[in-house]
Amino acid sequence: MILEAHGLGKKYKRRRALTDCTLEIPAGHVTGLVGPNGAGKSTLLNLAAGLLTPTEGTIEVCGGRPGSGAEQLAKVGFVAQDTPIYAGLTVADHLRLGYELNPNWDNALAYKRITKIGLDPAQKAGKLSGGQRAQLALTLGIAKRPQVLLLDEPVAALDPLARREFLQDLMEAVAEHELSVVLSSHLIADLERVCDHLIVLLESRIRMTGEFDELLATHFRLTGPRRDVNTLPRDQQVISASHTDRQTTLLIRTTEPILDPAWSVEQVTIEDLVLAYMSRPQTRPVLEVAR
Ligand SMILES: Nc1ncnc2c1ncn2[C@@H]1O[C@H](COP(=O)(O)OP(=O)(O)OP(=O)(O)O)[C@@H](O)[C@H]1O
Repeated sequence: MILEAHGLGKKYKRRRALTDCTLEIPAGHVTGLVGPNGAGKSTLLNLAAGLLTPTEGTIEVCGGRPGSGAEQLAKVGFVAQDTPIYAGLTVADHLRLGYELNPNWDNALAYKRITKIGLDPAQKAGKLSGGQRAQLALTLGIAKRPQVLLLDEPVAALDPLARREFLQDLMEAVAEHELSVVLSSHLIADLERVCDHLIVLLESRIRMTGEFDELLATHFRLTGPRRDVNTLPRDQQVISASHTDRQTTLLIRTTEPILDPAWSVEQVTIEDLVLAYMSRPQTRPVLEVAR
C-alpha cells in the first residue's frame, strides 16, 4: 500500500478538519482527491507528507510513518497548495538544492523540464509569475523521483496548455518510474484524464473511495415517472435524487441488473459521480439502502 490510514483524525484547536478517515491506496495508482472547499483535502495531504501529526488514528505512507526520517522523506514528494519556493534563490539554485538534498534526484529530468517550460535558470524564484513558481515546485517534486508524489491543487495556477503538458509529464513519470500520485483538484475534467482512483471528502469525512472502472460499472442514472425512493429494491443505493411533479431522476449505486422497465438507465461520468457525492446527503435517500 502506498497510503494506509485507520481512524485518522485531525483537529485544529476546536475545529475538526478530518474525521475517522480509513483508507487504503494501493501502489501504482493516480488518485484524485476531491471535495468542497474546507473538506479536509490539504489536511489529509499534509498528514501524509508528515507536516501535520494526527490527533487520532494512524497513517502510513510507503510503509512508514510520515516525516519519520531521511529514508521516509526520500520516498515522498510533496508540493503544497501555495507551491512554496525560496524567493531569494535562483531557479538553478533550487535545482542544486534538489540535487544536494535528494538521494534519487534526476538532474537531467529537472533541466529538461525547466528548458521545456522556458524558465531562465538565472532568474530569482521570487520574480517568477505564480504559474512559473508552480512549475518550478512541480519540477522539484517530479525530479526528486519519490515513490509517491502528493500534489495539492498542482495545476490551479497553470494556463490551460501548461496544465495539459504538466499532466502529460506526470503520466509519463507514472508509466516510466512506477510513481504513485495523490493529487487534489477542483478540475474534474483533469482528474478524469489522469486518475484511475478517486477519493471524495465531504465535511471532513471520506464520502466515497474507489477505482474509476469499478465506480463507472456500478453507478447509473435512472430517469422515470415520479417515484418514492423507499420503494426501490434493496441493492439500489441512492446517492442523489431529484424530483419534478412527474419525474424522478436518481443516481444510484448497484452491482445488480436494473430490471424495472419504468426506468430509463444511463451510464454516468466521473464528473456526475463527483457532483452527486459532493452534494450534502439529503435527509432520506442518500447512502441508505431503501427498504
Ligand atoms: N491551520 C489551521 N488552523 C485552523 N483551522 C484550519 C487550519 N487549516 C485548515 N483549517 C480548517 O480545517 C478544515 C479543512 O481545511 P483544509 O485546508 O484541509 O480543506 P481543503 O479541502 O483543502 O479546502 P480547499 O479546497 O479550500 O483548499 C477547514 O474547515 C479549515 O478552515
